[in-house]
Amino acid sequence: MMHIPRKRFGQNFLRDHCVIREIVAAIGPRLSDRLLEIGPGEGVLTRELLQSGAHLDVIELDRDLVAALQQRFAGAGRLRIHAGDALKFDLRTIASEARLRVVGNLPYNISTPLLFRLFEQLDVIEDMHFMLQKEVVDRLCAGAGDDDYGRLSVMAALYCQAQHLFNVGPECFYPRPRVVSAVVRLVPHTVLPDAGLVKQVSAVVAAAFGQRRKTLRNALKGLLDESALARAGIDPRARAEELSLADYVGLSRQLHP
Ligand SMILES: C[S@@+](CC[C@H](N)C(=O)[O-])C[C@H]1O[C@@H](n2cnc3c(N)ncnc32)[C@H](O)[C@@H]1O
Repeated sequence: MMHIPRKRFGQNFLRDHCVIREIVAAIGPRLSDRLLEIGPGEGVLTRELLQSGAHLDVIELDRDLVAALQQRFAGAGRLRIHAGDALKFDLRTIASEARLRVVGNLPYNISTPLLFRLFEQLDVIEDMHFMLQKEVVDRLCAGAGDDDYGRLSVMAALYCQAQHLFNVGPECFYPRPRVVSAVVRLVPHTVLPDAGLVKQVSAVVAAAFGQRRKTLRNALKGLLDESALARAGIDPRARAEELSLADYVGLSRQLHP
């Protein structure tokens, strides 16, 4: 039976086989890989990924699609289908000695919380390749001074290296999304930030970008005084978008635990 796309699950299915192959080529799956696909939908990407011979886990929220996937891939021994919410999924339950390579054409309505959930589990992740709204990819890849630089850029840079790979137009999906999409590669840093540092950087970044038109002297009032800014070597007249990740880490070290 034909599946009717559900908006509440962010269902925009990939229809363009060149794009599907381009995504798989960017991932470059190897036989020894442990892949995890988030939101396999009808399984177009799943099918191509399985051809690499790698072991693949998929997690899908829509139970109708889970049933269709079970039917479509019955007998595919290297595939495990999990019915559930990727936002609640604990990657450690499927990780083995090999770290996971996470992929997906993500549901755009939950992409930011999903990215943060994955950032918390990077110790079991080798890399990630995602299709996202181009706007989100631009924010992930932006550096200090860029138009798209913001909270997400700084927090993502704290955890990993982000690389914009290519754009994908709305005509490649059914139903067509209203926005242009893009594929991004995210590679976790070898040394990951500890929970304490993440909490502190997050607090400073939220305050700084929460009032991005203000100077840091004013935006950070109540959190860090001017002498703390001076100790971190930050000009109190600067604005949030001018500071690099290293500047934010320096500032967060001035916070009292
Ligand atoms: C943009 S569609 C992509 C489907 C398929 N991979 C493709 O490219 O055609 C997103 C998929 O994620 C699923 N999904 C939505 N929310 C989810 C969640 N919280 N956890 C797991 N899957 C989810 C949707 O049901 C849908 O199948």
